[in-house]
Amino acid sequence: MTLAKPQQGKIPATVITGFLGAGKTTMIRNLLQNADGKRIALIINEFGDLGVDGDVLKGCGAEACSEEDIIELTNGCICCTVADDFIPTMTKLLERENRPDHIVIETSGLALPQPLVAAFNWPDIRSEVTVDGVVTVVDSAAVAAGRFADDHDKVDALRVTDENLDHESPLEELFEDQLTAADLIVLNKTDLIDADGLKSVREEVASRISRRPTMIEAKNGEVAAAILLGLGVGTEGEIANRKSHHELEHEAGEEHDHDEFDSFVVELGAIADPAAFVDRLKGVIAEHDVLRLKGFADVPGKPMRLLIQAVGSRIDQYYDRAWTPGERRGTRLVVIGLHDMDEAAVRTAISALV
Ligand SMILES: Nc1nc2c(ncn2[C@@H]2O[C@H](COP(=O)(O)OP(=O)(O)OP(=O)(O)O)[C@@H](O)[C@H]2O)c(=O)[nH]1
Repeated sequence: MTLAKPQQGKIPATVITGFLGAGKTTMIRNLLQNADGKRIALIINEFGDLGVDGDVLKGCGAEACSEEDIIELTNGCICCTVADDFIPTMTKLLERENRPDHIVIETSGLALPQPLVAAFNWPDIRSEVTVDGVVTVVDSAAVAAGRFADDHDKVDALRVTDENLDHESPLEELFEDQLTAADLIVLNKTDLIDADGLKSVREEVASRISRRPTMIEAKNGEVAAAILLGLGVGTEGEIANRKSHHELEHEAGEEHDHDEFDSFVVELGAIADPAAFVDRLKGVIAEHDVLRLKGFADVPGKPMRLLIQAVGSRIDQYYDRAWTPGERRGTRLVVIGLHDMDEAAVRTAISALV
């Protein structure tokens, strides 16, 4: 493959990672609206079949990133599809005449950043692009609530169904792996906890990693573009020293997977009383320990669709855009949980709310 030579140096790429619902898309949305004149190409990878993040981002910062500069990778977690999906996508992007000033990659909330960053060492990519930095977004409220700490009951329960499970705790491990890869850690959602809580979160995050990347605090992902896009690290050269649990356990190169997690889409009809629906949805989420739920609802009489976003049982909702002519109105929600989540029971419980 022969690629056109960049006019000036390599294109910087920022990898944005962090657990499900930490605030990655919100941070990118803010970035696109305050991009200081930079033209950004966005590669978005999502776990679950609905493509909600791409929809949230399209049109929100058209000057910085037009719809054709938003590329969605939907064939599973980006860390598992590097060769088949990510490399060809990058290659196509680099072949474009009108190349971006900066590339931003949002990984799925379940992705290990290490294989993705390592892919920037592939010769064709390395000569054209460098990883400006890995930014790990942390849901401070979830950390304060112990989401990534004492998960041992869950792990024991998983072991009953999968005795080969070699991991300590899927949530804990992913949390640490995403922190391990970071050049910058953004402690997000500071509005949801007090100063003492935040201090504990800082301590807990620091205790999970041996390196000391910069940690900053944010709410609604509000971080200046100059900080997010100006790390200048060249992380592809360092990533071999930031191994994930999986790499440490399987130095022989065994493939990793995300079998510990499951997702499915629930389709419903119109929701006449969204306030009551969301209120009762909180109960279903808590009862079944749903990690993340997001999608769109059809509210009769409303020209716009209702975006529903749940992280644990905290739920946000707003009308995000009008249904377009010819678009099939309906309610579609993607549900993500640990692999022992009872899909049939969750489907039945959500369907009973309408
Ligand atoms: N209270 C509060 N809510 C936030 C903040 N940042 C994001 N949120 C909300 O958290 C929910 C998840 O945010 P997203 O930006 O979609 O999170 P994400 O990391 O992209 O989620 P996935 O792509 O599903 O992993 C949304 O409802 C956001 O509005 C924050 O700082 N404070």
